[in-house]
Amino acid sequence: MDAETSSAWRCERIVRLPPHHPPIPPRKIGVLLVNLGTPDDASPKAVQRYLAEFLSDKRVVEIPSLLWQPILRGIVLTTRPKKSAHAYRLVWRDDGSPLAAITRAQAAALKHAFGPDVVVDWAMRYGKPAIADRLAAMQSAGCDRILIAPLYPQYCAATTATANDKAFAALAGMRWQPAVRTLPPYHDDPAYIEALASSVRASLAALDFEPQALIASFHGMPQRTLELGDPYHCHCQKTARLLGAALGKDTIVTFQSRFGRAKWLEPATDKTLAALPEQGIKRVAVVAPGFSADCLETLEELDIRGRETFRAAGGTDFAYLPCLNDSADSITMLTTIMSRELAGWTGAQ
Ligand SMILES: C=CC1=C(C)c2cc3[nH]c(cc4nc(cc5[nH]c(cc1n2)c(C)c5CCC(=O)O)C(CCC(=O)O)=C4C)c(C)c3C=C
Ligand SMILES: [Fe+2]
Ligand SMILES: [Fe+2]
Repeated sequence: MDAETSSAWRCERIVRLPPHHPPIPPRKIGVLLVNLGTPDDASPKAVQRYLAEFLSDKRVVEIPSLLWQPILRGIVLTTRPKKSAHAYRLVWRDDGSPLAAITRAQAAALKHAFGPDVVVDWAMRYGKPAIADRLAAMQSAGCDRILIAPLYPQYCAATTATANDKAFAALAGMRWQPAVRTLPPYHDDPAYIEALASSVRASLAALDFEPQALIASFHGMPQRTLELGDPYHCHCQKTARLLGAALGKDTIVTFQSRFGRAKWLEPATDKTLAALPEQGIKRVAVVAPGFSADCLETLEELDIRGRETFRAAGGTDFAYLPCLNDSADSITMLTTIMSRELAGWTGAQ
């Protein structure tokens, strides 16, 4: 906005508005943290609602609707919710789903990070709080410039792009749109790698055993998405390489959470954990650098089931190292990478 327009804005607030003119709130900047989404509670009904929305997203399941919807409605949504609800119950907290509670805490910790003119809020791609609702609330609070920040370090169409799509779909219904920026992937950002390395170092130092291997487990994706040009696999590999270099340790990269029958990225985390003890690796630590917050996939799949798999295969010591979550290192890192995207907006009111 040029100086003239900007001073016209200021005048609007000083000069009396004509009758029936909508009120003009003071101008603000918004930062909207976005994560995947989670059920409202750990009941099969709530999980079914969540999965129906999530797995109907064409960015997530890239099978033509005519083929996929009958499978989703007839098989997946009649069988999976009960099993997944059981898993959710194992990790559910007093303040709700871990993913929602931690994302909320991240937003709270960032509240004052960018100065008094910046409003920080959070939303979920699926379920609540809805992206459209939070964008509308930001607009009502006077935000005419908004940074949409999908909290995925590694770009993936099934996560980053669909979060942005949803935000743009909300903008499509607005007469007066805010200016919008989106947070780029930060898989190789020195601030992210250093935060991860510092967190892993602290977690390793607190263990009562010395792991023989550090596994970096990322959420899987269908192999086909790599062939179609999704950079996710490369981003994961680069994060792990840089993390290993920062720690002075090799990492074993694996992919978890396989869904459906198609071939997914390999090696699989569960198969690797089952195979390592036979190769003489009986003490491991597992970190999940692709998750900005602990969630079902880390707390249940890795910390509970992964541990069981490893022990059942003859492993003796297993440590799950927590995600960055709302730790001080995480908030410093998020402040660094987001402040960069706010350049030219903040400090130029
Ligand atoms: C971090 C990146 C993620 C990618 C990439 C991703 C892809 C992806 N996921 C599914 C299917 C499921 N994922 C589920 C949970 C889940 N996934 C992520 C992140 C990524 N997913 C998170 C953070 C979570 C946890 C949500 C929570 O509430 O804690 C689930 C639901 C749980 C279950 O029933 O197992 C499914 C299903 C696909 C198909 C996919 C890419 C094609
Ligand atoms: Fe997932
Ligand atoms: Fe899972």
